[in-house]
Amino acid sequence: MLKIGDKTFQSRLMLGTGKYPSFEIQKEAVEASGAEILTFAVRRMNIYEPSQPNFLEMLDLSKYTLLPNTAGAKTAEEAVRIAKLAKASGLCDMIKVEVIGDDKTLLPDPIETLKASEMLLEEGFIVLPYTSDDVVLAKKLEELGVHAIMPGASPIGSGQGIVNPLNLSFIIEQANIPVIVDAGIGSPADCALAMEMGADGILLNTAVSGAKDPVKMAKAMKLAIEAGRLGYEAGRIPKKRYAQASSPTEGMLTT
Ligand SMILES: CC(=O)[C@@H](O)[C@H](O)COP(=O)(O)O
Repeated sequence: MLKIGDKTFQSRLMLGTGKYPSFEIQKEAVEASGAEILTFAVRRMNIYEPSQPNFLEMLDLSKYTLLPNTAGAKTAEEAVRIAKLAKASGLCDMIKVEVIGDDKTLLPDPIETLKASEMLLEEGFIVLPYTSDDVVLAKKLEELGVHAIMPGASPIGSGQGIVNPLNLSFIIEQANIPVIVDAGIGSPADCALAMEMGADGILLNTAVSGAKDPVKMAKAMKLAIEAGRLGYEAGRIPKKRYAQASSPTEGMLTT
């Protein structure tokens, strides 16, 4: 079970809802993924344009926990304003803090992320910050009281997978709150690796929405996360330098 704040979830996959070929395919992919937490950019909620189609209307919202994100924010103040807008809609009290510090890489601004997280905690939000894979920053966020940390595997939408497993392992080792690997996941193998390393969950979007068959890929991601988690719990064998026979050698006839 994944526990975030006072909520528990069976699924360890959080799915993004952007860039699907259609609302219908998105709905099918969400169902195939088994995800219970769906994330979306608050700016896509069509708050200002209620006449436009809203992707949330396609889903049975009683089945999902919504995790709005502050995509588009470049300062802590902007992130807080976006988060309050989401809360005012009555849809959620969880927020993914996303404060981008660089337009080319879309990497998060650590200082503004820390500031925004502090302000949102004071406002009573369940706070999940998207961070760089920096263990010191992760520790400072945990000390603030955030409810999970979401280090990036690699830049958003890049599909490069986990580019720095060492950094990620430092965060996983030291965290006492859930670590959700967020952004840059390209394939089911990336999910399995992160989960085998001990991550508590995965947040992904592009690898599913941009796949040739998003519904099939959503299912593949679900299975990979489950397999990776089972492998982590089962305990991997240590790697050895040389061969070791798989069948017992005691009692073998010698010439
Ligand atoms: C949907 C969302 O929150 C993204 O900003 C997230 O970081 C996912 O990244 P990928 O699209 O690389 O999976």
